[in-house]
Amino acid sequence: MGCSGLRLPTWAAAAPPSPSDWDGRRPRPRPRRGAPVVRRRCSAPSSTPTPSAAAAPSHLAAGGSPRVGTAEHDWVWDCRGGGIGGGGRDYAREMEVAVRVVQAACTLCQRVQSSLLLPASASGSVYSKLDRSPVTVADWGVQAIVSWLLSDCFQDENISIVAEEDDETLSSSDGAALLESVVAAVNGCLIEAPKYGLRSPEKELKAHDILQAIRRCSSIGGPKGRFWVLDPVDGTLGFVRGDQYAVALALIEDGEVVLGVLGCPNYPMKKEWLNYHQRYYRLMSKVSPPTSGSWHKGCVMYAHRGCGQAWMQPLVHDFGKLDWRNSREVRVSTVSDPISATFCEPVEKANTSHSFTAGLAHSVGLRKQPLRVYSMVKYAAIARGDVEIFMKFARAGYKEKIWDHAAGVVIIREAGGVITDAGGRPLDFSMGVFLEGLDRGIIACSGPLLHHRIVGAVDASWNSSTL
Ligand SMILES: Nc1ncnc2c1ncn2[C@@H]1O[C@H](COP(=O)(O)O)[C@@H](OP(=O)(O)O)[C@H]1O
Ligand SMILES: [Mg+2]
Repeated sequence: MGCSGLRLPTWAAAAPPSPSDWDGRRPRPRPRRGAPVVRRRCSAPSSTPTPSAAAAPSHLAAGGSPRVGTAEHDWVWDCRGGGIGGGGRDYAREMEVAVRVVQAACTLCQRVQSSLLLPASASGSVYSKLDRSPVTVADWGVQAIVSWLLSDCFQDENISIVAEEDDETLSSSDGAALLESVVAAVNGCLIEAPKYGLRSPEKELKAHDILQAIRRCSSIGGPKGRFWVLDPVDGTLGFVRGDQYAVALALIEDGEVVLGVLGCPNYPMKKEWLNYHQRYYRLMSKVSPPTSGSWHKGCVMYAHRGCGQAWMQPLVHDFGKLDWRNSREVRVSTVSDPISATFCEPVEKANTSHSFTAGLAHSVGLRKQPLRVYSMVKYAAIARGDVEIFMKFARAGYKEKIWDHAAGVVIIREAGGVITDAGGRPLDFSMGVFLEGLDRGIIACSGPLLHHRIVGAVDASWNSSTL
């Protein structure tokens, strides 16, 4: 979508705290539930030390297949080779690539978000799209990085990507300076690709490479075949306000979401922090800085269809490296009594009816204040068991887009939750870029009991609502 060069005010007040690490806890050993055997096609360079099977995370070394290495080693994982979709449907290779790519993309976002705090730096500018929603260097930068890295990893395969941004603005004569900022941001990030186990380009990417990568994201989805779906910066308003946002990447196969990865760079490890604006978080972090060795914030969540598990690993910070041993399983909350349940919803009342959800909350007996959070971080909060319910009722006529939901849907489901439209039907990702046929709104819950009550409450109150 085109945009004007209008610079909006930036709201964020201070730089995020210095990076901190995961607290060293290991994933809980857990019997696997019928997970398929992973047949790995990737190979490590010959200098790779033989990995210890004990160090391998169970979610990627399913069925006893040894991983070919762990990310604390200095080599770059060779993710190329092998045909997409061939040799079974375990999605392990695709998931591994997707997690690494999202980690890299989150780094770019964090840098741009920090630069938004600087006075008038080029990469810190916020532009306005024709629909007046904000867009930044990060939106195009993430799209270019993800497209370039996916194509590099799946070289012989025809990668299809559906994503939010196009190259129109960057290709226009007014977009030259902006394009330059995107090129710099992308190269600055791709040079560090080895720390995520990915390959850097042999030479710095030029403007035309970036435009080409962005143009590659022009798939329009549909009912057949495979395509990736990317929301480069979901919750852009949260992003420009220095608050929550997500990088969301999913894989759709024959209309079904089969894999999802959600990068949530500002997601605090303590759920209580979710109640506060990021500014408060930054302030408190200064007063009481995170101790070294504690995983303070930022994570990547991921799951693939049918594995019955969802996972979370810490964001790779400046001096760190991706290490799969830091992944741990996430699970939805076990709370099913509405009195103890918390619901979450969009911050912006333009995006959902806060009054309708307040009425629903009252009628099903929810007593806690709603948690208002930007972006698909709300889906991550359900999967991690921090909240029990998500509700969104957009104004009549608004059509939900697949990139705003795909990654979160599969993560919630695999973590044990339920997500449907307000009529109780699954969301339909097979009809192009929109969730066609969506009945009234979206309801996600940690379990079927709460879900059933909310769907019933919607039916009971819909006709008297003004929606
Ligand atoms: N009028 C509207 N009603 C409902 N959703 C809207 C909307 N306008 C934008 N959105 C979507 O809501 C997403 C933000 O979600 P949330 O409100 O939960 O933070 C936006 O994602 P982007 O920020 O990626 O554009 C956008 O896709
Ligand atoms: Mg979005």
